[in-house]
Amino acid sequence: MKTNQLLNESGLISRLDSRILELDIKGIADNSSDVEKGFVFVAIKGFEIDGHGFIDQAIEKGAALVIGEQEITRLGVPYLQVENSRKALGILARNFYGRPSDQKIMIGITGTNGKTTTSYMLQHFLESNGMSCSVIGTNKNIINGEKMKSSNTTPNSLALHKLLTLSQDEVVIMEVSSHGLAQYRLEGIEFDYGLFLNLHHEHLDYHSSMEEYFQAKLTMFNQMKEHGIAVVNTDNEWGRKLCGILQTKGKPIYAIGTSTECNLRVAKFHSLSSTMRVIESNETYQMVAAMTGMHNMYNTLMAYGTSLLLGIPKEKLLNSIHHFKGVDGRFEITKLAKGSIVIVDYAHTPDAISYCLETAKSQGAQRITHIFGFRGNRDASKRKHMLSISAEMSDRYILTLDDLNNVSPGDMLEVLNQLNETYGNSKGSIVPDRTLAIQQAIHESKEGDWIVITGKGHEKYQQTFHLPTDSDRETVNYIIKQN
Ligand SMILES: CC(=O)N[C@H]1[C@@H](OP(=O)(O)OP(=O)(O)OC[C@H]2O[C@@H](n3ccc(=O)[nH]c3=O)[C@H](O)[C@@H]2O)O[C@H](CO)[C@@H](O)[C@@H]1O[C@H](C)C(=O)N[C@@H](C)C(=O)N[C@H](CCC(=O)O)C(=O)O
Ligand SMILES: Nc1ncnc2c1ncn2[C@@H]1O[C@H](COP(=O)(O)OP(=O)(O)OP(=O)(O)O)[C@@H](O)[C@H]1O
Repeated sequence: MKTNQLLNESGLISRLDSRILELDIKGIADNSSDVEKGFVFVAIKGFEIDGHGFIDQAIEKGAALVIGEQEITRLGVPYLQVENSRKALGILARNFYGRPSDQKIMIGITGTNGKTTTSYMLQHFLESNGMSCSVIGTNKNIINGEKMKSSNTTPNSLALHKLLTLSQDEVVIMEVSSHGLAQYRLEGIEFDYGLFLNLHHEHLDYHSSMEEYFQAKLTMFNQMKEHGIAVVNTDNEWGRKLCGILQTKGKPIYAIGTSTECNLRVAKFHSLSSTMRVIESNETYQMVAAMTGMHNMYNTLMAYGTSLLLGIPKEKLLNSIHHFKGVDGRFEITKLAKGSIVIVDYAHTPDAISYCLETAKSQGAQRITHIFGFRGNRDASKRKHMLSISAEMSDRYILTLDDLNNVSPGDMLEVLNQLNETYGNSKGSIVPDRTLAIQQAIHESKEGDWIVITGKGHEKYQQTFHLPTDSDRETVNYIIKQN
């Protein structure tokens, strides 16, 4: 592709020497090791490394053009200085791959909690009704039915455009993280439907305040196609704030929640059976949530409402809900022979823990043991809230280790002790080895007890523990087999 096509609508062409506009560009790379002859190399100043330090290597490997933010003169190849390399990467990828998001029904799902769950519910509803879906998110990417490992919830713009080009599916459902939005990983993409689930205390190590976190989420709604619709859960203050902003801009909104103004309204939710009475298009009917708990009621409604907007008849959708098999590591239930129940869940925010423990109670838990820890090098400000909620809502909690992310076990133990002293209560104990904490809770459990293990969900352990297992689910199964 010629450079002038590659830089089309980027606002950069006027700054280019006319000889550069005729370069024949063979590909794009943001990592010097991926550069091949005739590629453009985009140098990004990263959080860990500065990509500008790899420009020479990229040229040696055959880069025909280099783009970066620094002022650089006299390179062996043409150089284009831009204000924001991450943004430029997205625009280049969009042009190089021929605007693939224009050819798909693009659905972006954002919010603190529930993105993965809602995306799998939506995939199930659409695929059961004849629409093929690519899914891009935390657990994995699924393109043309093939499962691929994902390294970020939201891939960077280059990887994303490659996935979209590979996809022959009609619909692309993608989880949109605030990191992804803040880092322009969505640049060049436009959405047909933008789903806003909720916003709660999380990632305040990255965003300086909830307002800034919200502003990052808001950018997804500036990237809607002309007739794109925002599907918004208005049962939280940030959802209502988003609606207010979109309304003043005259953007279409499909509101979901308990308020009488909602397009899809929940009139009543029955927690034990996870059933609800909904009002939609002047009709009132019963439906069941695709998974247990009030949080999953919201996720179900978001996926259901979006499917209705896509033209799938209500009767067919209500039938599909019954066949949803759940999501790996999200409120996974194991019933033990002695009558106790173990839940493995991915909750790692105060709000998610609260929903999870509330769901266990609503399902008849007589005594709840909550096992959890805190991730190293992640938002530390949420930890005290997580502990306070557990101390209040569980009958007993066991603090244990979660991913350390380069924090030493000793330092994390000190954190657990300090937090427990300040925010815990007499119901708590600390068992550093995660597998032994689970074993202890299972051994001590009696009929009617629920053991709720949160934080890791589907993920494998980062470190080695006493039992020879590498995930919470495996640990539970191992202990069951040993008994
Ligand atoms: C802190 C952070 O968000 N980092 C993200 C960021 O990395 P970066 O661009 O700063 O990378 P870097 O390693 O400093 O490298 C800078 C540049 O040098 C280049 N380089 C590097 C080495 C080399 O030999 N040659 C070379 O050219 C790299 O290709 C890169 O372009 O951009 C990368 C590409 O998009 C991301 O993969 C990476 O995510 C890291 C792995 C990460 O863990 N991010 C987390 C915080 C995150 O984004 N999480 C959210 C989900 C959050 C949630 O809701 O739970 C997500 O969307 O995944
Ligand atoms: N709508 C919701 N509201 C609040 N909590 C929820 C909601 N849906 C799920 N959760 C809780 O959040 C946990 C993570 O759910 P899920 O993986 O679907 O969210 P996510 O937004 O993809 O998370 P992450 O960004 O951390 O990957 C669940 O295990 C559950 O405890």
